[in-house]
Amino acid sequence: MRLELNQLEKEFGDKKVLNGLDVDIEDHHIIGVIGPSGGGKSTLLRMIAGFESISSGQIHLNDINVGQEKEKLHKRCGFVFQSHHLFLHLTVLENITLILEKVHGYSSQDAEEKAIRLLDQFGLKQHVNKKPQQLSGGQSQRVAIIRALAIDPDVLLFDEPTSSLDPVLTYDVLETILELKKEKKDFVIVTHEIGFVKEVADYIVFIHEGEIVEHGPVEIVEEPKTDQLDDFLSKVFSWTN
Ligand SMILES: Nc1ncnc2c1ncn2[C@@H]1O[C@H](COP(=O)(O)OP(=O)(O)OP(=O)(O)O)[C@@H](O)[C@H]1O
Repeated sequence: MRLELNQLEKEFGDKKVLNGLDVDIEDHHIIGVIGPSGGGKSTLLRMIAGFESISSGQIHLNDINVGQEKEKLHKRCGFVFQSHHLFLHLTVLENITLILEKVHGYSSQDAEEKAIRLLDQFGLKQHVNKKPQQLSGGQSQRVAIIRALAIDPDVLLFDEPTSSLDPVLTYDVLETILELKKEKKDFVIVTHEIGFVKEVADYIVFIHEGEIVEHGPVEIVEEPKTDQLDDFLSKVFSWTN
């Protein structure tokens, strides 16, 4: 995928949250966005997803100018957020077929076949007729991932997909995301799971206080060049080791 940010800024009222982000990442499949809480990671991802306006600057995702081509963006990108946002009144199957039929023009039979094939692939076929309330948090999040995947997106965007899950359910969701890596899907993931991001990502963007302080191939987390990344990683790993 290609992700290009040009002098990207975000302000909420008089508070500047992202300050002149500039990066041009080409020919990488999985971009991990990491950094301390409040630094602006989710805001950046929501802007890439077109859900948050751009105060100034530009975002290009592959050939899409995000600020100007929302419809194209939403047809070609899948999104998975912290909480799964499934429709509670629909079954698992309907949650997936709805978007295929309404937005992507599938017949109901084709939509159903595709949804069931994906649910089967990810070990969720037995839940097709359940409502989201009957699923665990991890299962719901995996259904949300399948829903995002069902449209055959060029790029998937994940915003802390495990943040509301306990460690066991987190493991299930991370396994599902690793499966996507094996299938050579392109995605951008914001996560606090640094051990996981080291395994899954091939490019890292480190955001600190609204700025990209370091970015580069995943190896940068082994040998940080800046005090900020070094400090961040040592704090993260002092808890996990
Ligand atoms: N809608 C909003 N209105 C006002 N301020 C906001 C809004 N959304 C985010 N912010 C502020 O923007 C800053 C960056 O928030 P953001 O959620 O992007 O950070 P983050 O790096 O993803 O943090 P975390 O890891 O804790 O999720 C924070 O100070 C937050 O309070």
